[in-house]
Amino acid sequence: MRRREKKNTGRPREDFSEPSTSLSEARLSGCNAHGPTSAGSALSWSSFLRREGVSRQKKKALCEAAMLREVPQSLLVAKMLLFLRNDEEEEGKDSEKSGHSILCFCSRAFVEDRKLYKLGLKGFYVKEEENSTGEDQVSEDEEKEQKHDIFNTADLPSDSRVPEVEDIELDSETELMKSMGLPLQFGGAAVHKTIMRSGNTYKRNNKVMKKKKKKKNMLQKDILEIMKDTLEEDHETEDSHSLADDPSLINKEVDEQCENGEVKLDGMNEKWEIYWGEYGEGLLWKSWQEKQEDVDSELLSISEPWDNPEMKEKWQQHYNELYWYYWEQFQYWANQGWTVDVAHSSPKINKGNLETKEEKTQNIEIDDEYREVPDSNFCPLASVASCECNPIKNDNQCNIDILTEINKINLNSEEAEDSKSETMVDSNDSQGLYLTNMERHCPCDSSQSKKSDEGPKEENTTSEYGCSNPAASQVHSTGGGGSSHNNSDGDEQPPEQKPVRLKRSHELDAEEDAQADPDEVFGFLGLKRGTGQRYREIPGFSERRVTHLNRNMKFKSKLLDMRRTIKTKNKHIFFTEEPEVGVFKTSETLNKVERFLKQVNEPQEETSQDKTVHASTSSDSEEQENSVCSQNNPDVQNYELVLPDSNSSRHKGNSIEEEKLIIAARDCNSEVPVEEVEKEPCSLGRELLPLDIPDYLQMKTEGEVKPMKKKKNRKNKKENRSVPSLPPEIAADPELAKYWAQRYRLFSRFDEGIHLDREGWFSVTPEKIAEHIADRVRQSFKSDIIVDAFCGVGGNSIQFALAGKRVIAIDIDPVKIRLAHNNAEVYGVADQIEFICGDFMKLASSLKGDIVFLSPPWGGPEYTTAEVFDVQTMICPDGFEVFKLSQKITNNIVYFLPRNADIDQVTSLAGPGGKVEIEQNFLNNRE
Ligand SMILES: C[S@@+](CC[C@H](N)C(=O)[O-])C[C@H]1O[C@@H](n2cnc3c(N)ncnc32)[C@H](O)[C@@H]1O
Ligand SMILES: C[n+]1cn([C@@H]2O[C@H](CO)[C@@H](O)[C@H]2O)c2nc(N)[nH]c(=O)c21
Repeated sequence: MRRREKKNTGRPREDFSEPSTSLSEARLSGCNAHGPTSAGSALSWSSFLRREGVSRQKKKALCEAAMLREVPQSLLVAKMLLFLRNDEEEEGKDSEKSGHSILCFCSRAFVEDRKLYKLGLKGFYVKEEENSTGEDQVSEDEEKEQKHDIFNTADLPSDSRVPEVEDIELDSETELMKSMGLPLQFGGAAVHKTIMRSGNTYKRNNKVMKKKKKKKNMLQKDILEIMKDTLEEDHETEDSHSLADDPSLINKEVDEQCENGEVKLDGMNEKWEIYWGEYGEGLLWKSWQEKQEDVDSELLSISEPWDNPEMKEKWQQHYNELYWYYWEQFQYWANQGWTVDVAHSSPKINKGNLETKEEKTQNIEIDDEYREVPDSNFCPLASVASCECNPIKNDNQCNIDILTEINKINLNSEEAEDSKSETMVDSNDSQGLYLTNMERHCPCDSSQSKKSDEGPKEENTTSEYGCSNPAASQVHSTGGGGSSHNNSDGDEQPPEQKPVRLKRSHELDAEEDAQADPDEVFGFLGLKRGTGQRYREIPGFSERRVTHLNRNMKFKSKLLDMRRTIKTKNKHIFFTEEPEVGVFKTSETLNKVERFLKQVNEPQEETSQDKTVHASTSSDSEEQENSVCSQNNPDVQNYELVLPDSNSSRHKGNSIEEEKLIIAARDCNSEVPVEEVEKEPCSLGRELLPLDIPDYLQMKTEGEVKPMKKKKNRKNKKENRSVPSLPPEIAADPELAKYWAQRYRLFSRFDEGIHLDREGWFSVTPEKIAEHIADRVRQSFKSDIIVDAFCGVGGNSIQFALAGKRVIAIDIDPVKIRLAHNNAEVYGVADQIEFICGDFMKLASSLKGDIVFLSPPWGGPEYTTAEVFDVQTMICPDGFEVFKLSQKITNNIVYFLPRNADIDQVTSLAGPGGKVEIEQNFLNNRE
């Protein structure tokens, strides 16, 4: 299989000049050697580099490149110790040692299947080679065409564009940036977002894109350059006595910084203040000008917006936005180990002047981005454009240079906002430092800015910028003289609205990390804690201690709320008593789906039309609105992988078989009417039918269902292709039609004879997710036999088999077993799977296997509407019973659960002294 071939290169790519790898490629290289640790990528790179004896500078550049381009398969975002409530603890015993705690790893994985989605939209399938998974079914020439097409769709509404390969790459890049804790600006997707949202012509978009890219590149460089140069300078000057004779020590230190993301925070507050005091004004003003250019050129005439009653508020907003944007960047690079010498008054000897010619040449050879800058002492932006800012220049001169360079920088508010929200929570991933390392204050405060003489108003506004974000709100209350304490009601708030607990830089030590509020951490991670019964005798947790916290842990957490409002219209379809008449109110989504289905179902149109639901028409504007919303709706599906210390135990040489693996899959935002299905398998939906579909389906169907219009010269090509008939049962069921439109995401080889029943459509694990789970299982367990206790139509079983496992596939429903067998044949793995029709609850005690995979029914649509999913009561049959019976087979259990599963319950499954990994999986996660 091609996908297998791509993996396990085991070595980082030397060529880091490439803009980005696809996420799937990137994630594969990092994890095999070191397992799913957040530091995995840097660690593997660093040890590789050490082995290869790469020079210091190159090593550094490679480290940075690695951080930018490599994503381990599973990123560890947090590690927690949960202490069980018991009497011994009160008697003073060490509960950790006496096995009265559970170690919980929280990780994240990112999975892509956009190409499969594209195939579904096209309505055809091109089998190009044997055993293709569908990833490769879009031919290269077509891909090229499509890339080109992105920019030739000026006449189409922005929503009509199918996400293209370039998007995928750029999104992956952005994702990678985020997951590595890098500012979003460094990624590329935001640029595309601009394009998609604007609906303007390619020319303009392309121009804007290029311009922004250029500016972003420059922006990216500025702080990086400062940090990098000054770090080097620090080494050169401070270490000249102690380290100069021993380059290995320098290397070691650099490595350690790379590996650990160690924080150099001494005096950071002060340095930031100086930095901002020095450059903030210029940055603010220039960015303000550029922003206004986009908005209204007349506004430019307002020379002092901070004094203008009309503009004041905007200015404050702008100030906050910029302040935090730079603050985040500054923080980020500081956390990477870079330091800034901002002591303008006492400039150090310029390292650049001391550097040998060879060193300079070497730098240039490494990468343009890391080129030597003559004076990097403290002229941050100078380095961006090779500004020769000599340290002996006075401040004014320097500022002039800076301002000249600032001219080239644009700060897009959206991007800044993105960055802010994504990097709001920053922490040291190796020492598990706390959320922020600086006490935030309201930047736009009279005490902070000369330009704004009023306190922060944003605190009470719902501005999407600056202080409206949690940290900024906190800042405001502090800066405005209010309390900086945590909001005690934080639990009631969605994670992203919770105030961030602030710490001062001096608080950043490992000891205090344990004080990180686990509730907050859960909140940031989007994990839900409920009050449900814990597994077996576990009474609850008396204490939770965060022992490790990855930066950027908040990444995408806002998407994990299953109950969040999805900005779509007419989510429900109202059917009349006579569905044939088609007089019902429906969503535009349905219209699109219907149009799409008509297109792909032309041969059957006559016969199936009567059964197909008829949608009322809606205006284009509505359509566009939907599409805009859909762009914002993340295509996310998250799961949790609970690998109880599989890596560390592996490192310790523990028996892999002894490990207990629990994958708690966190499902997407879907209302799957399983109960309805059971009661009324072929319902034509004469009652109110929920049309909510998983995010990963929803986004696509709502925003991007017009791929057919693309290019005339491609039309013939398509016409020649045989379009599969829409099965009548699909045509008759609007809900299923949506799933059908995305059938290749469920099974990439759908057209080769895959069959599903209604429940199967709703509950099969999408192929890429199933593949990911299978990969993790393969990596974690050497053992052979896996029991898929609730195999359904075979989504997981097939992938386990493809991953080389022998599978015992069980389902209580004979139809499912038939379908699963059929589908396994399509994938050529039926021989590896033993199908058993029966009740797992009854069969369990007589089964033998090395691993058990649990993907039971989640009990109908409630799982999406409940704040917290009760693992025991909402799963059918009883989720604890299922687990208990599985333990009779093995302790290597992978549990696939919805994302709102009660984490305390999940953790309790590990039992006293146990370890558990909860992995959240994101499918096509994008802004
Ligand atoms: C969510 S589906 C599994 C989907 C599967 N992972 C896939 O990818 O196709 C759950 C399945 O569990 C089956 N099931 C329900 N109760 C069962 C039981 N007691 N024993 C075995 N299977 C059961 C249902 O028939 C259903 O097919
Ligand atoms: C109702 N449902 C959906 N999915 C999963 O969520 C996605 C979106 O609906 C489905 O594609 C499937 O992966 C389910 N998985 C299990 N194990 N059990 C379920 O009842 C179930």
